Amino acid sequence: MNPLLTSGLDAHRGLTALSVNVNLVAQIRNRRPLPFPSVTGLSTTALEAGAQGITIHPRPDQRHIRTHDVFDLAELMTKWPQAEFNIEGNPLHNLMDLLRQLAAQGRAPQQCTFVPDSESQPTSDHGWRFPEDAATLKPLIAEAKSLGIRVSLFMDPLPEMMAAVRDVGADRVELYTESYARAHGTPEQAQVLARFAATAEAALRVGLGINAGHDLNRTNLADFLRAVPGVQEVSIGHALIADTLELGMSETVRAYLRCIHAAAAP
Ligand SMILES: CC(=O)[C@@H](O)[C@H](O)COP(=O)(O)O
Ligand SMILES: NCC(=O)COP(=O)(O)O
Repeated sequence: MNPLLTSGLDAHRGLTALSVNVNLVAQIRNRRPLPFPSVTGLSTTALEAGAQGITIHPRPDQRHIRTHDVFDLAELMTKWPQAEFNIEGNPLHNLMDLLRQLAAQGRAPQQCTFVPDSESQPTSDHGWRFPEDAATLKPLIAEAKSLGIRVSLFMDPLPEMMAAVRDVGADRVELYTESYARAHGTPEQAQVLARFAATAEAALRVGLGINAGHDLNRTNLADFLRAVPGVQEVSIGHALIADTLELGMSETVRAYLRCIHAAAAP
């Protein structure tokens, strides 16, 4: 088997690893000055359920993940040595300082994902561009790697850019999958998937590992993984946390009704 297919964060039988993005947990928590839902608590639940990693994207405005979450999660991940901590962000904003501080504490994440978002962007919506971004990225990638952190670059499905990603020193690409998610179930799906597959093949040819993420969900994930070769890791947040709420509603309502019934009992 191609070693790239098994050299991921968890070479668990060559299967794609699932990294749970907990941004939305923090965003719900931040509505009030209360400690729940707990970012570390739900990350623990995800890891106990078999997720191979935790992803966060600490945006500069701290709309969801706050600086203390980064350090709380780094502490938590020391108890999960087989799991991967993946921190996403723009290395020109707050990401490098966080990585430096974590590394100084001996708690560097296993992976960082460089994303070219502006500070106020609602969510990620494009990847890096080459040759334009090469000179900026090269020293930052080298620094992150010198801290012992694997570097992945968030990229649109552009096969012709994979050689440039390798040339700036990145270890992996994260394929930005929103265009696939939008096309899923439409007549465009096959054509869009073919583009992702071609990009993955180009990445594998130049020796890059492959991650993928953005708007993946329970409905579109399997079709993506069947069509795109060598995906070592998917990071999923918005849909997974929404599913957590929806799938947990019945049990939660029953728990509250039990409280009410208990109060009414003689
Ligand atoms: C880099 C990426 O793909 C994003 O999906 C990101 O992690 C999500 O960020 P928000 O949760 O802020 O939308
Ligand atoms: N890198 C993508 C990610 O972490 C989660 O994206 P989404 O599932 O919240 O769209």
